[in-house]
Amino acid sequence: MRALDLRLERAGLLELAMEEAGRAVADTVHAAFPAGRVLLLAGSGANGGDAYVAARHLHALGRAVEVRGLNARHPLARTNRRRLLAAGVRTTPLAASPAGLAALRRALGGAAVVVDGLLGTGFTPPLRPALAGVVAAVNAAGRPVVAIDLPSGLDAEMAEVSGDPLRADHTVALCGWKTALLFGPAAHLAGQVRLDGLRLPPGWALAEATATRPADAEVAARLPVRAADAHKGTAGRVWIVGGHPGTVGAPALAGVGALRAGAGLVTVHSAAEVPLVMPELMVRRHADLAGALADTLPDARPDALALGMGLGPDAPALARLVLGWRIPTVLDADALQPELTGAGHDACVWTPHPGEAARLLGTRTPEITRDPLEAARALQARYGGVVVLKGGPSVVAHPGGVQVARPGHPGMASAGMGDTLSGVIAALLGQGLDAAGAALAGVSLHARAGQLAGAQHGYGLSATDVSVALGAAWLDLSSRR
Ligand SMILES: NC(=O)C1=CN([C@@H]2O[C@H](COP(=O)(O)OP(=O)(O)OC[C@H]3O[C@@H](n4cnc5c(N)ncnc54)[C@H](O)[C@@H]3O)[C@@H](O)[C@H]2O)[C@H](O)CC1
Repeated sequence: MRALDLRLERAGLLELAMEEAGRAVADTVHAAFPAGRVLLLAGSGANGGDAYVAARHLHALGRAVEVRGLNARHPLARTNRRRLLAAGVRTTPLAASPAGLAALRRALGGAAVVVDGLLGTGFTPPLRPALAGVVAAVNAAGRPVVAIDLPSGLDAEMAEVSGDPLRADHTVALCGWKTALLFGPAAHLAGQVRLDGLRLPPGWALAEATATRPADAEVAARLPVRAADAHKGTAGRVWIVGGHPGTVGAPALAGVGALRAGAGLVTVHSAAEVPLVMPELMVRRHADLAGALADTLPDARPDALALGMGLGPDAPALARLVLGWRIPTVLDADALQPELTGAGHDACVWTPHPGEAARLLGTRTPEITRDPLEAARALQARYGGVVVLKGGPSVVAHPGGVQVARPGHPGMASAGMGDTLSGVIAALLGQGLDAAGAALAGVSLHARAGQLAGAQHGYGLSATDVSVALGAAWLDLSSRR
């Protein structure tokens, strides 16, 4: 039993929560599939209990329901099966025998929609053979499926899939997001996901949530609003520190990202010759990069900086130097090295992709992609500051919790996107956002720009296309305040 279920039970709220869960599922089914017979499959635990409640609500709405259930073991599943019977709906045993599966296939044939209440968060892989037969029969029937909490056979805490879980068209997630509903191949099996808070007392879900997914309005509220008399000196002076012979495009892309995200003055400092891709950028080449930065600092202290993009082997030493200045800083690419363990401060943002995250945690990339929420949390604990674990969707971990941003566009899987994002986050830091706010608003803006540009360029999307769309993304997002 998960911590939340235990707390609900202790507080005497589990029965109320199950009633709400069943109501939410019935509402979703009735709205998405307003006609035809509803076949509800109930497992032996509380997930099955939710299905019995949903059946009662659907029956009350005048829907034809057929309920097939395993032996109910959870006390509230038994209670709600009895209530269903009292409301005039009989249930049929769900059996995995050849005759039982044949009966299930017939029932599936007559169903307009199937409700999956077989297994929820209590599932521990692998799926036992008896239930695997039931799940296979449902998948083979090709009927629309609404899953309760998560599709049966998915491990709630894992983005990866083992065996052959149930494939749902809709999932009604109860109370909080689960890793399986947010990331990787598991999320693809959940279909359209709707989160229902179950009308629990405020703070309950939040206290146990593994992660939250902020609404657009919440992100938009973090975007800076400028005074009419703003000038380039008040819109944020940003330094981009990167580039090395052979990797000079990366800092240029970060510089463009910073300008397009509203930075007033952007200077690229590099040991190499960085191309002037936008005449509005200032580009400085230094034979001794560390010395030049230290010399420039007293007279031209930036409001924020981003460091590491294409920077090469000197990146960790430069990162240490810069972190000592306590300026809001984004650390990316070559600056993401294990030797910087514990070097972060409150105003710094680390932006690894899964491969870099694996390097930072001394593990392999699949360990990161299997559970991105845990990986982001572990990175934040080890390195300090705020961590953006990049991906579709990106995860932001900060001392106050973990947030999952909206995903961008599949076309964003191309070189240079991370460089642009570093510039965007640095620009927001330079405009006064704190590290957690800049990280969340930055990944959200970048993802929205990716969606807008992706609608035009598809898989041919480039980081430059995304930068160009940043202004429109900002306007779009801020209109949702
Ligand atoms: N958290 C909430 O806000 C609420 C959650 N609700 C629902 O409760 C389930 C979790 O219920 P639980 O009883 O803990 O577990 P399940 O019903 O998911 O499954 C238990 C059941 O499954 C069997 N089982 C486990 N592993 C396997 C396997 N590999 N193969 C076959 N069978 C397996 C196990 O033996 C048990 O019998 C949550 O998802 C929500 O749907 C509340 O109703 C509302 C509040």
